[in-house]
Amino acid sequence: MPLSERSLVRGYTELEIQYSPSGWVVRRGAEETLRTYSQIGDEATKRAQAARGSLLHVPYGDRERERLDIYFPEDESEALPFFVFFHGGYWQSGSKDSSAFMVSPLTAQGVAVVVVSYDIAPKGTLDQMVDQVTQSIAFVQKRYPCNEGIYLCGHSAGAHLAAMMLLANWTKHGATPNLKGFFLVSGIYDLEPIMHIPENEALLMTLEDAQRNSPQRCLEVALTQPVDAACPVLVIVGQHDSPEYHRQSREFYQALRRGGWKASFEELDDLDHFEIIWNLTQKDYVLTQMILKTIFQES
Ligand SMILES: Nc1ccccc1C(=O)C[C@H](N)C(=O)O
Repeated sequence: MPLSERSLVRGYTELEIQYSPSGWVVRRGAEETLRTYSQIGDEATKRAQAARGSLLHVPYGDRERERLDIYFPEDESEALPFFVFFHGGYWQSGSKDSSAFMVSPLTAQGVAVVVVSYDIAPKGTLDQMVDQVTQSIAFVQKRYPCNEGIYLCGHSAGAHLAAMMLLANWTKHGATPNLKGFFLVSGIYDLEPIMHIPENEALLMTLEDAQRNSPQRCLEVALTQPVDAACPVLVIVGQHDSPEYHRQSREFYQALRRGGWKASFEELDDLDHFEIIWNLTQKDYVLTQMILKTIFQES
């Protein structure tokens, strides 16, 4: 429920306000923003699916939601960079079917785009989602062993899932992916505050669940150095994300630097939590360009 409606029903806490991204938007109302976000996602996905060169609803596991879509550039060789996207929605909304924002500008430059679905709550638990994401990436590596790098991108809850891959255990999944970069957009890296907002009614996280699945905490206690110290990790937040989202991104960036990762921090000017992703439909958007520069190392 958007913040404005929730406030009519009862009072809300500071944490709820901080963790309601649509309450912080500046150009539209909260509801209109959420509607626009779904609309742009649906339209971009329809356009991408109508174009030639895609493999849709590919199973990466046995469960119903273990499906991904792959969008190829004109050159359908398999020696391509693969950009793998994990959607947001507080681990309880969204799917690959409305999240193919970046397909057109990336495939136009020779990048294959993979958009992944996973078992959102209440069906899936956080542990299951993390496992599914791990499995989806191992699947891409096994299917395209000649890839020129796998780049992970996640938004919001999806950035959390992508960040968990920094320390994933690949042995159980039978392939170590050729990870070449991470784009973590408006993410949550410490899950403890989420236990205290209504979104946890679907997630049912205990303190142990929250700690085990917090990349911030995992990174701080990890003894291992990055597998590939040259792998760039971009931690990105919008100017109009809430102060808590800014804090989460900044602290995660700092933990990455302490852990020896090649991390950078970007605050994108005049963008909210939703525009920061839906603008990826545009080729000259600053984040689209950052992604392409990282993939083609022209920086
Ligand atoms: N982070 C997201 C990413 C994608 C779609 C929705 C969200 C939300 O957070 C919705 C939340 N219920 C809100 O009102 O802001």
